[in-house]
Amino acid sequence: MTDTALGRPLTVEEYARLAQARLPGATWHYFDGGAGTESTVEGNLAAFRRVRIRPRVLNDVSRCDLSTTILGDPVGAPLGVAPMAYHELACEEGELATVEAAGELRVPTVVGIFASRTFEDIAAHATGPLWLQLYWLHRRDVLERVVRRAEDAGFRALVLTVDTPRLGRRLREARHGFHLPPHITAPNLDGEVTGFLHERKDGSSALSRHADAFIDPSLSWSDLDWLRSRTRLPLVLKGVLTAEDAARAAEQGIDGLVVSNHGGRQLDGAAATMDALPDVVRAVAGRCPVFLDGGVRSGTDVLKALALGAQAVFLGRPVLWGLAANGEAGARHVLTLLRDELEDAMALSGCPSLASLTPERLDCERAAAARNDAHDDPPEGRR
Ligand SMILES: Cc1cc2nc3c(=O)[nH]c(=O)nc-3n(C[C@H](O)[C@H](O)[C@H](O)COP(=O)(O)O)c2cc1C
Ligand SMILES: CC(C)CC(=O)C(=O)O
Repeated sequence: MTDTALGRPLTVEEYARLAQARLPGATWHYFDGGAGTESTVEGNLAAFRRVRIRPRVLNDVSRCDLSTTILGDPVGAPLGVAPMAYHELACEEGELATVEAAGELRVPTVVGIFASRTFEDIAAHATGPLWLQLYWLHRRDVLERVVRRAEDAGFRALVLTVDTPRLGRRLREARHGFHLPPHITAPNLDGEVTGFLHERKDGSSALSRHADAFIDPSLSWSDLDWLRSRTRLPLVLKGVLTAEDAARAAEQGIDGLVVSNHGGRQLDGAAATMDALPDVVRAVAGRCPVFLDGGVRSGTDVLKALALGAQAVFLGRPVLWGLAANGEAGARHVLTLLRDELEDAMALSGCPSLASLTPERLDCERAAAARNDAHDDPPEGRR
């Protein structure tokens, strides 16, 4: 039930409050928290707030078209679900509910390697595209096996998370001695890479001990060839924040980048994703699509990221809030709110198509720089 005393939630933020009221405290803090002082969590939100929109008028917005393609697949909106571990922490159906919700809007879901349901079950419930997120495990044989299983289950892309050689210092998780309840597991790892997850230790997060044991921090550019030689799926890197890394990834023929700071959960003090986006877009220069996640809470946030060159945005915590508030229906409503708000924002800023979302629609320093670039070097139909 999503109804509050005031009726059905009207904003994504209202879902946060519902989720907070329903979840056990430790789970809420695991979802909500970030690394260190959480300055990057707040920075992601503040960066959106700083950008103002320059609405144009008299531009026939009787129909606003949100449909596009993402990595070649047709989608209903330039949105997707970011990879997050253990959706069963939010609701009993876990990732099954998530992909059903995303399928209703025909948007992609990035399923985490630490999903709490099997890839096969998730695929059986999905109608939208599925991508698989990977952490670079010491156990390369396990990695190879999950990639094969995802391919066999019809997944459409791999997303390698590159900002997590170890977990960030998440103080809320440590304070709550966060660990998984016994019934929530990582079934895709077949009991092989699952140590520590259920062990409580005061002052320490079980997930952090798990990551220290099983994620290989030696991951380097040269390792990407190993992964690419073992899959026919496109490879996306998640967690790029600089022009230098973006250019290098594009040179190596990476199929997509997610500008992400992991929702402020990794390096406290890392740049806000909206601040990093223009540099990444410029460095990539159209060689692969650029996506963004972190702090997207409204349709106007989506519009701003698209106008600065993101091809789509991915949603993290808001989807968990929807799941926690009302399972599949809650996640579906969160995604629907964002889609509908984006459509409103497009109409009200005089943008009938996604292609009309350009830096000229924004008033901020970064957009001014992007506008100057565009004048130096005319764009070749970004979408
Ligand atoms: C509870 C939680 C679990 C997450 N688990 C993963 C994960 O397993 N792999 C990953 O690459 N990112 C993970 N992330 C990060 C998200 O993919 C995404 O980068 C971030 O949540 C986006 O920011 P937002 O929550 O402000 O939308 C997680 C985020 C949260 C909140
Ligand atoms: C299990 C964790 C490694 C998942 C994660 O990336 C996160 O909590 O941010």
